[in-house]
Amino acid sequence: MLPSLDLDPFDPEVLRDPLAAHAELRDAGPLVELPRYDTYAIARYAEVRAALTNWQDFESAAGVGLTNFRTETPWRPPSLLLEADPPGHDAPRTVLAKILGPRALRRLRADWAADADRLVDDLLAGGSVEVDAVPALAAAFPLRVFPDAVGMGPDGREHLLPYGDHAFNAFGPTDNPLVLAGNAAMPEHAGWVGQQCLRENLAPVGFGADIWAAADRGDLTHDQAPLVVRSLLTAGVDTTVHGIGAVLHALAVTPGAWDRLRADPSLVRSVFDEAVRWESPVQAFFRTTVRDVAVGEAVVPAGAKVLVFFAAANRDPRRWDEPDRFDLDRDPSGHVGFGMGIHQCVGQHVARLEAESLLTALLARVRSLELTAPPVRHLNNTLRAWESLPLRLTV
Ligand code: HEM
Ligand SMILES: O=C(O)c1ccc(-n2ccnc2)cc1
Repeated sequence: MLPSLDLDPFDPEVLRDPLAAHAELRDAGPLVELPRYDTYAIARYAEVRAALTNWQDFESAAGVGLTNFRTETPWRPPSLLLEADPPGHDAPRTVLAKILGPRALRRLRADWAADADRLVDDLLAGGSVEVDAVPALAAAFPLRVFPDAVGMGPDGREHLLPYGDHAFNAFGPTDNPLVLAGNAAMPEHAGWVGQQCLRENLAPVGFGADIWAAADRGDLTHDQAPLVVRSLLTAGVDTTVHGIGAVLHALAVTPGAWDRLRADPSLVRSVFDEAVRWESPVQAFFRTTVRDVAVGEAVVPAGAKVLVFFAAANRDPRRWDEPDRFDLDRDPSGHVGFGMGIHQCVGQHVARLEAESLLTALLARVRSLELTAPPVRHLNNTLRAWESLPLRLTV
């Protein structure tokens, strides 16, 4: 008999603190029914990884949110990467993987380090300081470097965070208060984002120009190019803002972590991945079964929506020792915070370089980092995020 839980993973109070729900889902079995949404859920590491690396049976082309594109109309044209499978997925993925790959990012490393130094120097101009690290650091840095790297104009960048927040909410139930609140301004944000994807609004150098150049080479069609730029603008900001928020919070609340990192700055990249495992800024995405498929002893019928929980898998005691501990010395490789398989995050190197740039600038100047008040959650159907992170930075 398939375990069934009357659990609402999108209930705002579950979104505020999902750990108990994730443990309940893992312990109920390899596959669980969620009758509230007429879907299934997979929360254990082994089965999450198996589903993510089996795109043939668990497709993304029917959407990675609750909406089944086979029977309902998406709120916007489907993503050519996130909501596509081979063969359609292949060309856009190959193009973006090259543009956002480690080699391509080498030319940004010096600029982003200098930008991080300037941001931190300005912040610490008066010596030690108490700040809300979300606007002052976690949001400020990505919004300084990423739109420029894309080649966007200077105006309207304030649309990026709310547009992304709404897009990530739209993967969940769209009738909950979280999403309804964002609906009113959405057409304006979406209109502005759509304009930024046009070739004439992008600088001759940058990720945007690289995508259009790929179309000129025939690696993409010219119709696909603006949609691939739209992916960058949807994906590229909220994710890194909340990834950086996660690592700053983890370091602030883990005794001795900041001192350890100051003593050994080479740990900084694995520390960011450990924060992505521990917090999982992107909590879960759906898949849709193409045919009847076995998960553990059970079978998921064809055409079913399955919620694949990256966050629950990243804290599965069947895979991780002391999973709830943020551990600087852990080897976090194999975590599914960036997904796994053909859809694994193509922007992960951008995220790592942003986090590494900012943390390195902070480590050079800040002797200690501690919370000065309880942090406040930002609730979203898909993102695990901080609204506010009051920190004292002591120089
Ligand atoms: C901490 C930051 C980030 C996290 C935690 C994250 C997480 C993820 C995850 C879990 C997936 C897999 C989705 C799936 O399997 O359905 C993914 C895919 C993707 N990510 Fe990210 N992401 C981050 C930052 C970024 C950035 C900065 C960009 C762009 C610059 C980006 C672009 C993408 C794209 C385009 C995909 C779809 C790849 C495909 O389907 O082939 N992500 N990301
Ligand atoms: O193509 C899109 O609209 C789109 C693509 C990727 C993401 N994403 C999720 C996690 N990292 C990136 C979000 C939206």
